[in-house]
Order: sequence, then C-alpha cells, then structure tokens
Amino acid sequence: MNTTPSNQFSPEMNRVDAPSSQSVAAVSTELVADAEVVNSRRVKEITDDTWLGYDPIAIAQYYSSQPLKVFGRFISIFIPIVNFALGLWLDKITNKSKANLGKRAIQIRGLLTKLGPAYIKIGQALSTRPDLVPPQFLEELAQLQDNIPAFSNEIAYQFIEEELGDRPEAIYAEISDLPIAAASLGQVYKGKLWSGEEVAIKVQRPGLADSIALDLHVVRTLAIWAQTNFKQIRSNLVSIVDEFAERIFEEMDYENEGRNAERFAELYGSMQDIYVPSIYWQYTGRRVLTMEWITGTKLTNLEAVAAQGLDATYLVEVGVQCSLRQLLEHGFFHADPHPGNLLATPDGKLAYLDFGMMSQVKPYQRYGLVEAIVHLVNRDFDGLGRDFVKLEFLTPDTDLTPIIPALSYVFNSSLGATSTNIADLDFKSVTDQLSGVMYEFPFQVPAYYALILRSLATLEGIAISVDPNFKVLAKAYPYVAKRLLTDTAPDLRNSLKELLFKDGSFRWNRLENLLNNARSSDEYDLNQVIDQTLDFILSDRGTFIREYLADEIVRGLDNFGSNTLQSVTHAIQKGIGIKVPTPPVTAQPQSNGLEHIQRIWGILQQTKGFDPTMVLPKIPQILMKSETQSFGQKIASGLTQRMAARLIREVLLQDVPSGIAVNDSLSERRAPQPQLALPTRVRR
Ligand SMILES: Nc1ncnc2c1ncn2[C@@H]1O[C@H](COP(=O)(O)OP(=O)(O)OP(=O)(O)O)[C@@H](O)[C@H]1O
Repeated sequence: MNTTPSNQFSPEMNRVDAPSSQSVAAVSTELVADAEVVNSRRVKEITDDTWLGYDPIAIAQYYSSQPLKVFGRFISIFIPIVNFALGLWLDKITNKSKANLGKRAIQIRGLLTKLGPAYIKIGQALSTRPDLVPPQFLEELAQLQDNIPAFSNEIAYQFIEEELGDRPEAIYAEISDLPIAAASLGQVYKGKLWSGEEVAIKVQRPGLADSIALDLHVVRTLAIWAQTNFKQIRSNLVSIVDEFAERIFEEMDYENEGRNAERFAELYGSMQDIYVPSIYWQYTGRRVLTMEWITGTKLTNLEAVAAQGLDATYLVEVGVQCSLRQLLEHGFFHADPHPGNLLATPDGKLAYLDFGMMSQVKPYQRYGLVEAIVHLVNRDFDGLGRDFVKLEFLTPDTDLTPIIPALSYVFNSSLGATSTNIADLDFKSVTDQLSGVMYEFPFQVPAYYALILRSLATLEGIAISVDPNFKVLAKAYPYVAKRLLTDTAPDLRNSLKELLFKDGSFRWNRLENLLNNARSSDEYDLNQVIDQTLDFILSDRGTFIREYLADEIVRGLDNFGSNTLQSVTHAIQKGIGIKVPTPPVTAQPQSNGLEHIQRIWGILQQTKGFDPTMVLPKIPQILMKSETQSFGQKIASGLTQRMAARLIREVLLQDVPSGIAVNDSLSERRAPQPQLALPTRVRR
C-alpha cells in the first residue's frame, strides 16, 4: 500500500543560518553553497511518491540545478503580487482605499488560489490573524478554506489504486460522484465500505510535493533576504517559514495524519462531548486516507447549529477546554483548527477533523505558559518578564528593567485601573497590547508561539461570532487554577508557592481566588487537591507553611476562647474575692487568617464532590508523621503561653495597659517584661 521513498529528507539535517548577502540571487547562491558543504546527500527528484518530510537544504540543493525553473516561479509569483501592491498603492494615492477594500479582498483570494497550495496555506494562516489583516480581507481569506477548484475523478481514482493496490469500486461500495470538499492539499469524497460503514475518503492533489517544495524554497530565500536586509524585522522569519513548511510537509503524509488522529483521540477523545473520527488503516496510504464519516454542521453555521437545537456557546466552551488541554497539558495540539474543521454533531458533540497539521508544545513551554497566565492575572509583571525569557521571547541577557514597566502599563490599561477580574481581559486586546511592547523591545516571536496564537485566535474568532462577550482567558483561568492546585511538577509547585507567598506573608485572597476558579473547571478533583496539599504541608518544603499556620491557628483559637475566658475569669475573680467591675463586652477582633480559613471552608463546601468525611481516612496517616506531632506541639505550646498570659492579665492584672495585649506568640516572647512586675499591680 505504501511506496518506500527513494529520497528521504531528514528533518534532523543541519540548516543554513541567514547569510549576510544583499540580493535574493546572492542569498540563494550562498544557501546552495552552504547546503553543499553541509549535506552530502543529493536529491534526484521531488515527486509525489518520492518525498518525505521537509529539509530546506536538500530542497535548496535540488533546485540549485534548476535555476530557470526557480526563476520562472519567482517571476510568476512576483508579477501578480507587485501588481496587487500597485493597486493598493493607487487606491491610497487616489483616496479610494476604503471604497476598493472589498474588491481588493476578492482579488487577493483569487491571487492566492491561483498561486497554488502553498500560498493557499499561507492565506489560510493569515485568515486567522486579525492583528495583521484588515477585517474585509479576513473574511475573503477565510473562504480559501472551502472554495478551491477540484481536480478530476480520474486522477483521484488513479491515486486510490496506486496507494491502496486495488480499484476504488473493489474497496468502496459507494463513492460520491463529485468530491464533497476540495481543499488546498486534497479533496474529500463521501463513500461507503462494503461492510456498510460510511466513510470520508481524502485523496491528495497531484504534483503537490514538487510545487510546494519549490514555493517554500522561494519563500524561504525571500525570508532570508528580508531578515538580512531589514534590521527592523526581529522575529526569526526563517524559522517561522521552516516551522510552517515542516507542518505542510507533514500534512502531505496522510498516514501521519491517521496516526495523529489516533493520538488525538487517545489524549482528548474521552473528554466530555469531544468526538474524533476513527481511521480505516487497511484503506489508508500516504496519499489516500479513509476515515469514519462525521454527520455534522460546521460550528460557524450558527443558524443550522441552532436549528438542530444545539447550543453553539457550549460547544465553543468544549473547544476551548480541549484546546487548553492540548496546549497546556499534553502539548500535542491541533495547529489548524479552522472553522471548517470543527463540526457540531446531532447528539451535541464537537467533532474535530483534519489532523494533518499538529504541533508540539514542550513541557517547559507549557509550564511557562501556565505561569505567564498566572502572573498576568495577578498583575505580577516582574514574573511575566521572567516568563518571556523562559519562553524564549527574550534572551537571558536582556535587561528587563525597562520592559517590566512597559508590560505593567499596557496590561493595566487593558484591564482598567480598578478591575482585577480576569473576565475583563480579552485575548485579542492582550495580544494587541503585547505586539506593541514586542515591537518596542528586543522580543523575538518563537515559531511555536505563532501556531499557538493562531490556534487560540481561531477559537476566539468562532467564539466571538457566537457570543460577542466571550473571553477565552476567562474560560482558561479555572483550568489554569486547577492545574496549579493539582499538578505536582516542580515548576508548577514553585509558581504556586510564588503566587501564594509574598515577602514571607501568605496571600489568602489568592488562594481563595484559585480555589474559587478551580471549582468551575471540569475534572477538578478536590480529593487530589487535599492529598497534595497535605503532602506538601507535611513535607520539608512545607515547613514555612506549618509555622505560619500554627501561628494563625493559635491566634484564632485564642481569640475565639477569649470571650469565654473573660466570663470564666470574672467568675473566678468573684470567687476568690477580687472586686471587679462587670467586664465590658468587648468585640475581639477576629483573626484574619481564621476568617479566610472559614471562607475557604465555605468554598470547599460549595465545590462539586466535596465530602468532609474524605479527610477522615487521611487522619491516621497524618498523625503518624513527626511533622504533625511537632506541629501539634507548637500549637499547644503557643496556646498555653497565650492562655497563661491571658489568665494572668484577666485574673490578676486588671489594669495592664492595653498596649501589651497578648496578641501574638512572637511578640509575647520578645515583649519587654518590666510592666509585668506582679506586686505593684495586684489589688488585694
Ligand atoms: N470524516 C469526515 N466526515 C465528514 N466530513 C469530512 C470528514 N473529513 C473531511 N470532511 C470534509 O472535508 C473538508 C476538508 O477536509 P480536511 O480539512 O480534512 O481537508 P484538508 O485537505 O486537510 O483541508 P485544509 O486544506 O483545509 O486543511 C472538511 O472541512 C469537511 O467538510
């Protein structure tokens, strides 16, 4: 079924760094010269059944022997693009930019479609970038996803036979007369297997490998040239092109797409209301993919979704939750979630299609992103600055001193002076604001981030068309809070500690905020939180929390008991014959810490799955720990000290000035003692 490639392009081969020449031709020559030094393997041909993977050097080598072909392609791209740019310029000088915007948008779609699959893919990528492209253009570019001319059935059937080793009618009992969709890289037929299952059959376009390799070679050469000659360009254009190109090459391997679909199903298929079609491997090859047919409505077709009685907003939320798990939990993410790839099924599920373009977020990037969200929400801009270094937007030697106030300024202004509410942050304004800071300071946008941005921007785009007030970040924070409270990865433990403690004091509000947010996240396992909290508190790293908690508990219990004590001591005083006026009933200020603990208890009680008895089985285990015993001793001795001091004051020292009130165990230990000279104060 599968043909072994005669030329295997290894993605691991070394790449050429941007050379310092001035012209495109010179760049191209240097690129090839370098390639010849680095790479000893020469590629003889790039055809649909001989390619595999993306290797810019091997591709450059291959085209170095065909300068006319490269030049011809360059001209055929250059002329229409310059023509289009001229049109825009004319509109500008004749003041018709606004009037002609619609016309130009249609032109650019036609132009990219004519230029072929690589440019259609670039257009699709741009269609999800409202930060770079004006709204009218976005709408037209979005149509690139659906309206691409089909190729003939004969070619498609020939590919099926070549790939699957049998005639289409022997494999499929039915196959639609025409493709139901023609996309940039292939077209899709609806079919039925002889065993009765309905299937989607995706067949690749002819001549794809050569045309895409050539176009990417031209674009990469231009990127190297632009990067070298325009110092203002700070993003690494070449690596962005490489990242994108690697994805396109992967997308051209339908067996890879099948494997991706299965991995996606394994990781996310069990999530509530997510559906992933299964793959029929016996009818799948590198250029033909047979998978389960999904009956559904495109999520963007709001009227049709509503007509089926489905709630589009809910399905968008399902999509956001799935994206969060993709980006922040497993790192394996759908890098092409354009609206056509998300279907609402009649039973109310969100089905994902098209697993050709998947990407990977590495663990340190995932943790970095979680931390960045936490720092952003808590307006901790020092932390956010450090996150940018961790996430490779800034090099470690960057001076963060001027960047932190700039971050603080833009985010505070997008949040508003008084709001601390995450629900007020919208992803688009955050990224818009960030773009400004990135432009001003030496930021470099890493290639993986461009794909993440695209993936989230697409979802927010769909979400906003469903509900204009939808905020991706607001939906994301409960999940982030859940991760912080339940993930044992050392990086996240550290961010939790950093979040909850500042200059040695515990920030109860933040804990309350986290617990409150986490409880609205699905899959929030409170039991796990309690287990981990106890483990952490009783570990070496939790010493400082134990000490702090002991102080809080002592103070709280002491305050709680003081009113009772007052009446008891009053009785004792009377009993031993001390004459005292009836004590004024003074409202004792309640401990802040205990108030917070009470509130937290309230939050826990309102959390799904909360059961106070679930702590019971943990008690023997806790009591066995030596840390618990010393914790108990600390509380007991703290309380004893306080009670004793209070008793002396209440019973014997009626006129002890309130300035030496026994408010905290530390001040007791350190308080100067002379005023406590008993004889001078005892009234008999
Ligand atoms: N399993 C399926 N069930 C139903 N329809 C499907 C299925 N797979 C694909 N389609 C239809 O075919 C269209 C194109 O499929 P797909 O997105 O996988 O192709 P593609 O070549 O990867 O497209 P693109 O260039 O947009 O990435 C989908 O938008 C959808 O309408």
